Amino acid sequence: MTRPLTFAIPKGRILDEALPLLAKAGIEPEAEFHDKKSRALRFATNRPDVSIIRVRAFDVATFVAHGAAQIGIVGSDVVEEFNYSELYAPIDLDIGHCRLSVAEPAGSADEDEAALSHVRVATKYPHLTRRYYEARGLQAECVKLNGAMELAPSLGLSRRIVDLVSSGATLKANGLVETSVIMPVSARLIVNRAAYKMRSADLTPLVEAFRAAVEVKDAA
Ligand SMILES: Nc1ncnc2c1ncn2[C@@H]1O[C@H](COP(=O)(O)OP(=O)(O)OP(=O)(O)O)[C@@H](O)[C@H]1O
Ligand SMILES: O=P(O)(O)OC[C@H]1O[C@H](OP(=O)(O)OP(=O)(O)O)[C@H](O)[C@@H]1O
Repeated sequence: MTRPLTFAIPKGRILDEALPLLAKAGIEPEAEFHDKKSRALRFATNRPDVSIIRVRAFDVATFVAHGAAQIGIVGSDVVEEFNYSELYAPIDLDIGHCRLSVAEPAGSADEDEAALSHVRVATKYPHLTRRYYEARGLQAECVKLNGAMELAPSLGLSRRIVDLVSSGATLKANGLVETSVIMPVSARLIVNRAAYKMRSADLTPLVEAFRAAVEVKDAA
């Protein structure tokens, strides 16, 4: 038998929505996967040819881009931030909907950006942030954070943040307002391009199973 396929899924908030899709595509992780106390990171599934690894959202893209995992599920925010040429993202899974936005303290959002040459921004997304501001003729100096970006303005780290927004509750609770939307975000199925060519007989039916699972969900 060829080596099993390794499927990378994020342990954060996409996971709950991803599991029903995985099941519709015919993949069910072993019981230990659901045991919160388990320290295992790799799990068997009902399919002997597929195992699952559970890693941080940004690391899903890295594992798949390097071919350590052949297939995965990750937000389009992560796909775009890394922009790995080795990643093929054939399917929008229609889960994990949110947006990547700029936010500032309420009441200070009327500063004229046209008068500035450079902005300081706290973010987990320095590449997308720089790209967004460059397109507006501004240089962005990014302070990289891995979470809790919303604290940065009140503590004087940066006036602006670029972060994910869904309900807006986190911004509101921290006295911030959304000033621009950089991009809408949803979760994608990602495949390593080289693996997709070399192991097409294994990967193509799996990709098509996800396409069908999303179509069934959309029709419901
Ligand atoms: N508020 C949200 N609503 C919907 N989807 C979101 C929201 N926040 C994040 N996501 C999606 O879920 C993915 C993982 O986000 P999550 O916040 O679970 O990860 P994290 O905890 O920041 O990552 P890590 O595991 O590295 O700590 C994001 O990349 C994005 O695509
Ligand atoms: O607009 P809202 O509905 O409030 O959602 C936005 C929040 O969700 C995400 O964080 P998450 O809760 O996943 O935690 P994190 O800080 O660990 O990324 C994001 O980073 C925001 O902080």
